[in-house]
Amino acid sequence: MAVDHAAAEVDHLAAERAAARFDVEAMKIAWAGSRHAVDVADRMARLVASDPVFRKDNRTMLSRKDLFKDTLRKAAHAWKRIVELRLTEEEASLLRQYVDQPGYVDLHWGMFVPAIKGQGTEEQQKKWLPLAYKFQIIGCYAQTELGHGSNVQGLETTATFDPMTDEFVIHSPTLTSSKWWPGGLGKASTHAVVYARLITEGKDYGIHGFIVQLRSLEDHSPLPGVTLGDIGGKFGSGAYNSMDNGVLRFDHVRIPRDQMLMRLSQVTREGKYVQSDVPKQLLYGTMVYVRQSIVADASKALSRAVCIAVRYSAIRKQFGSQDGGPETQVLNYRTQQSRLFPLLASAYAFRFVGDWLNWLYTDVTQKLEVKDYSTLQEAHACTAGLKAVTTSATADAIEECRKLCGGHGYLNSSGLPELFAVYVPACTYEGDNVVLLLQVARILMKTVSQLTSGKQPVGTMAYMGKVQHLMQSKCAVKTEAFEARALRMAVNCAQNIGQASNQEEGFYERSPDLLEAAVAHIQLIIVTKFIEKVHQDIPGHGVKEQLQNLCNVYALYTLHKHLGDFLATGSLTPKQGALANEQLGKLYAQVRPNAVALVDAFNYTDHYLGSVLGRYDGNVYPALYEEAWKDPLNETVVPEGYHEYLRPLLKQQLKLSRL
Ligand SMILES: CCCCCCCCCCCCCC(=O)SCCNC(=O)CCNC(=O)[C@H](O)C(C)(C)COP(=O)(O)OP(=O)(O)OC[C@H]1O[C@@H](n2cnc3c(N)ncnc32)[C@H](O)[C@@H]1OP(=O)(O)O
Ligand SMILES: Cc1cc2nc3c(=O)[nH]c(=O)nc-3n(C[C@H](O)[C@H](O)[C@H](O)COP(=O)(O)OP(=O)(O)OC[C@H]3O[C@@H](n4cnc5c(N)ncnc54)[C@H](O)[C@@H]3O)c2cc1C
Repeated sequence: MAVDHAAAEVDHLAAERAAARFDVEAMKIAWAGSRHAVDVADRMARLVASDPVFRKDNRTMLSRKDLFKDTLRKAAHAWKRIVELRLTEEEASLLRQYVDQPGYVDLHWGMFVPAIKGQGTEEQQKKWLPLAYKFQIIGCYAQTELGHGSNVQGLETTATFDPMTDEFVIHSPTLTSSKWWPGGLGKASTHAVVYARLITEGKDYGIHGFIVQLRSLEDHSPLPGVTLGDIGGKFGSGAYNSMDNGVLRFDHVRIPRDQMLMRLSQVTREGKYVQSDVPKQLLYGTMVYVRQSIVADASKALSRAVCIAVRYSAIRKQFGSQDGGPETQVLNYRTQQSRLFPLLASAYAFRFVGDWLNWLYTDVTQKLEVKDYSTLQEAHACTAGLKAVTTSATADAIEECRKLCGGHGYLNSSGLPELFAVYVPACTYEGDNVVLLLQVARILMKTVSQLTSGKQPVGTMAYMGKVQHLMQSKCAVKTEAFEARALRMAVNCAQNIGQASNQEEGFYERSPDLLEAAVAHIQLIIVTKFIEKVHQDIPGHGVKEQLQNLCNVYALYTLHKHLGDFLATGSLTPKQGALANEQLGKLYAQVRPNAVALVDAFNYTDHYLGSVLGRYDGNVYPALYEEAWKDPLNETVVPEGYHEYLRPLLKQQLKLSRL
């Protein structure tokens, strides 16, 4: 008798859920942060999923033009719903997240508004923010140029003050000074915060922010002296192509003096440059804000990929049939577990470190308001380092999840190719990951150099104060080994740099080692924050135990992957390394029966997941089969081009064979 495999697979997920040893509803709260957070996210996700305008299953088949128009339509519809339903800021931001299509609104809310809030005076905020809040203007963040992105101080656009007219003249003096990349600039934005070199009284005062109108509010045409457009198609189908990343050139465009963002410094009516008493690094404040939100996004992207891969691995069976019985679920293979469960643990790890980073950011912001700048460096190091480590790990993990899903993972309908293509630029935007890690390394070297002067490091660097102990001891396999590894790698770098003829040269020569030292420091932070989380009171049957397991998986997997560092620095013995690996295998066995429930706890709708492989009901095969027929190629049985290219070829072959 023929077995209905599809029906059997559906039952399979139900059986997996029944086998879980913890309360999934309570885990949803631990993941989201509170009951309220679960409820509001759930409501917004369902609102989006049930609205046909937000459909996205056909996205990879749309042309660039149609995709962009679809993005405009979704953004307008989302705004309409936000207004109609009088959604709160929290609800509106979740609704945009679940719409899940990159577009100009991300930069408008994510960078344009924060830049004005952070760098504008109160008066400027009063003027510009209400316009932005009501979408009477659309803004973007125009910093990067064709010739310079990482090196912000190297930007070439000029803003020259003209005291005769009380205006700044914004100009792009070279091709390489063309603004290049800003999201939302290409087609949608009416305004931009433009970063340019401020020149007054013949002197160049470096990079400052200016609000510049780009397009007419009447008919959207570019204003005189402004040339702008989209920079072209990007990696992958669908994906980030919904975003109009743009190019922009200025030909002596005049703006009123009061459109310079003047919280950090001012230019007077006479053209005098006046520096406020706030650190000039606050110019980079918007980037710090976005970097911390990118860390929170890393756990979202990673958990989506892992959710797809875990559910599908429970459905998919290969080999191992005994006497005609069922084959083995691929999730039962030890290799599948050793590739997948560390990624599941990383999703939870990034979620909790993201929450902590959000707390740190809020704390720094409150301190800045009372002119306490003591934690600015800590905020920079943590946002830059965590952004780099979590985005690189997530991009690699999404690709690993694709492979974990075998051939079907390569289909667009699996959701994984598009997720990867959308996600991977996170390793580059908002600071190239290598450039950001070198920033962390600089701060580490500064901290090491201050150790001898007796200055006690604080915050996430506090462990370095235990230098005497950590440099000498053998460590047990716990946080101390991570501390010893990070400190010893940093100290080794500092010693090697110290031997160079000058510091800069030494830093340059040792930069590959410095990167690794920075990664070690950041991984220590992630492990520490996960441990702190599981030490909290976490309600719900079995929830704390599951998180403890995942925390151990994350720590031991990181240790296993970087065992070379731990051994080379003498932070662990080879025997301890081997024991850690043994332990890891045992932990995977404990994760196995809970794996499906652990991804259910992310509480994603099928709409948000966007994957036939990751469907909640596990009905994968009928969905894959159905999905294939929707491809435009299947609209006709005989393909277009048959009469032009296939038939003549086949006829010719026929004639040849008759000869
Ligand atoms: C809900 C929201 C959603 C949002 C999502 C939006 C969608 C996302 C879509 C994608 C959107 C993508 C959008 C985009 O992509 S927007 C464009 C993003 N661009 C970048 O990220 C550029 C990266 N480059 C830089 O940040 C600077 O050029 C760096 C830092 C590399 C050098 O810098 P600089 O040339 O100045 O030299 P310096 O290294 O000597 O540093 C000098 C001093 O400053 C300190 N320092 C440096 N930086 C910071 C800082 N940030 N806070 C506090 N302090 C800082 C530093 O420690 C040092 O201190 P000290 O040693 O003197 O004490
Ligand atoms: C999808 C996307 C969206 C974007 N959105 C915006 C936006 O809205 N607004 C905006 O202003 N910008 C935006 N950007 C630009 C983005 O911020 C820059 O691309 C990013 O900061 C990297 O800079 P770069 O392109 O100059 O890279 P480069 O610095 O040219 O990097 C090239 C290589 O050089 C290496 N490198 C550079 N400097 C060093 C160094 N000091 N030491 C060692 N190695 C180094 C890098 O690691 C990298 O491997 C966006 C970019 C992308 C891809």
